[in-house]
Amino acid sequence: MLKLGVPSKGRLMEKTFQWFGQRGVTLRKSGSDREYAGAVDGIDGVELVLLSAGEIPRELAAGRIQMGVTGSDLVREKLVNWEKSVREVALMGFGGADLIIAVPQAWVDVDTLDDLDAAAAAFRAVHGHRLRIATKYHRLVREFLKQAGVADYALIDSQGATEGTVKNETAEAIADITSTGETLRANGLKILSDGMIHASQATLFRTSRRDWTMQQRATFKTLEQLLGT
Ligand SMILES: Nc1ncnc2c1ncn2[C@@H]1O[C@H](COP(=O)(O)OP(=O)(O)OP(=O)(O)O)[C@@H](O)[C@H]1O
Ligand SMILES: O=P(O)(O)OC[C@H]1O[C@H](OP(=O)(O)OP(=O)(O)O)[C@H](O)[C@@H]1O
Repeated sequence: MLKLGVPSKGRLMEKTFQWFGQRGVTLRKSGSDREYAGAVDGIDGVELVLLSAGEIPRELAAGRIQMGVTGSDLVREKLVNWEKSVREVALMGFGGADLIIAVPQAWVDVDTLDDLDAAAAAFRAVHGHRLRIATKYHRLVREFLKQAGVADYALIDSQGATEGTVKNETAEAIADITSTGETLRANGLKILSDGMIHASQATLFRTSRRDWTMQQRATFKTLEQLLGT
């Protein structure tokens, strides 16, 4: 079987089901609502595997699934040299969200990464410790700030409610996903004008591994034709 990994819940799952359905491949949950079992109609040889969106990159890289849908941000965050481990098959046009760096609105002199760099140096001189940036996107944030020449900061791990860390005084700035911007505004934060790290969207990937069976290759070709990719 050709294993296709799809997010097991929420917006990404529903929109993925729709996207495939519009192309003649019906994906559905089988069993009870809470059971993570799936079924595929419209093509033979494809097995649906319901997984956490965050785990799909690793499963693709390891070759435990041959194809998978997840956010382009998660693939870049979870995989070192992601282009070597997976290939993009299709940008799916939903699940759009921007990974950005934001600081308190009250920091009127800080609007760019250069300003943040200057603020970080000043912060350290005054407070005796580095300016803290809360995020769950450690790899992407480190790479981005390195390229921007910002070095005087500390990353604080935050796995959720990241925008709250500034009010809670566990961080001075954040790097997180935003779509409507509501959460940032509600927490008194503003995006740096050059603080866009990655514009993410749901993407269909395939593993780069070449250890596919003949049957899996044939199924992949049929699926590509159906999906128009
Ligand atoms: N408004 C949004 N908030 C958070 N993630 C969003 C939003 N819009 C799109 N996404 C995307 O959804 C994906 C995250 O989905 P989800 O939260 O289901 O994954 P997860 O962290 O693996 O979840 P879990 O581990 O709880 O199963 C990311 O690719 C992210 O960019
Ligand atoms: O720009 P907005 O439309 O306000 O959306 C962005 C918010 O949504 C996500 O959080 P989610 O609700 O998934 O919870 P989390 O904080 O646990 O990740 C994301 O982490 C932001 O906090």
